[in-house]
Amino acid sequence: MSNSTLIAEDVSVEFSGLRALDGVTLKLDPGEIVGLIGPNGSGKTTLINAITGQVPLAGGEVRLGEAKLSGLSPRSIALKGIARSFQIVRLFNNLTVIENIESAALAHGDGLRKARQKAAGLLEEFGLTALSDALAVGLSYGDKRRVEIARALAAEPGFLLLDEPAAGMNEAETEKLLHTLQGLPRERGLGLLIIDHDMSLMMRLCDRLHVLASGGTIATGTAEEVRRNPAVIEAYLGSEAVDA
Ligand SMILES: Nc1ncnc2c1ncn2[C@@H]1O[C@H](COP(=O)(O)OP(=O)(O)OP(=O)(O)O)[C@@H](O)[C@H]1O
Repeated sequence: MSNSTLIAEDVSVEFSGLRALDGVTLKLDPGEIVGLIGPNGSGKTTLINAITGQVPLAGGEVRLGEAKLSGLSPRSIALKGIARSFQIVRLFNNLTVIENIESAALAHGDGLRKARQKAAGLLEEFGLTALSDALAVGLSYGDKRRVEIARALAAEPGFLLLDEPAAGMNEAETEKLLHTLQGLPRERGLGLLIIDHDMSLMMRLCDRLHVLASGGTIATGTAEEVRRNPAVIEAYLGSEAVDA
């Protein structure tokens, strides 16, 4: 775990001339939950990709405290304690739930015994113990998502970046996810950055929201501040959100 702040400073990303991100600065402290919101195509996933080294920067830099992360490989950045999930769940379908988590612990460098203990602990924490020996392929969508987050936590990251963890979940699954995620920063000192379009989830979960539109930051603040911000209402929320 790290006591340092994760900082994406003045970050720009280009795809064949298209500026997907234009000078975005975002800070994430250990123990806080920040929501990254904005319309489709506003650059949210690209910002996570920029932080985790999946896309090169056209400008700016990403740091963990004083240490520069931009320019390092995704694997090196992961080894510095930055874990992520993807929009499309990535699990080993033909391994069981516990094997999926154990394999992440082994990849992190744990021995077999420690990996088993860690996996069992995470299953309990996530209410997945009854599914321990089920094959990942047969899980419900919500359970797959939770196994993916448990896998990410097996690497004991200081920061966890989640790309639309509630997408495709029903209401009950989303509530379960909310409770799981709410506890993580407190219990682990983890900094959490979450992209999701479920505004009810985001407003209840996040300490702060960061709003992107067309590759730039249009607002940051508490859920209350952001949902009354005229630029955010116009670009993303619509006027109904203010009365909700
Ligand atoms: N690998 C890529 N190659 C070319 N263009 C890309 C690539 N990745 C993203 N883009 C473009 O960059 C812009 C930002 O995309 P991004 O996926 O970051 O948006 P987003 O805010 O995450 O959207 P959504 O809410 O739909 O997931 C879009 O115009 C997208 O088409």
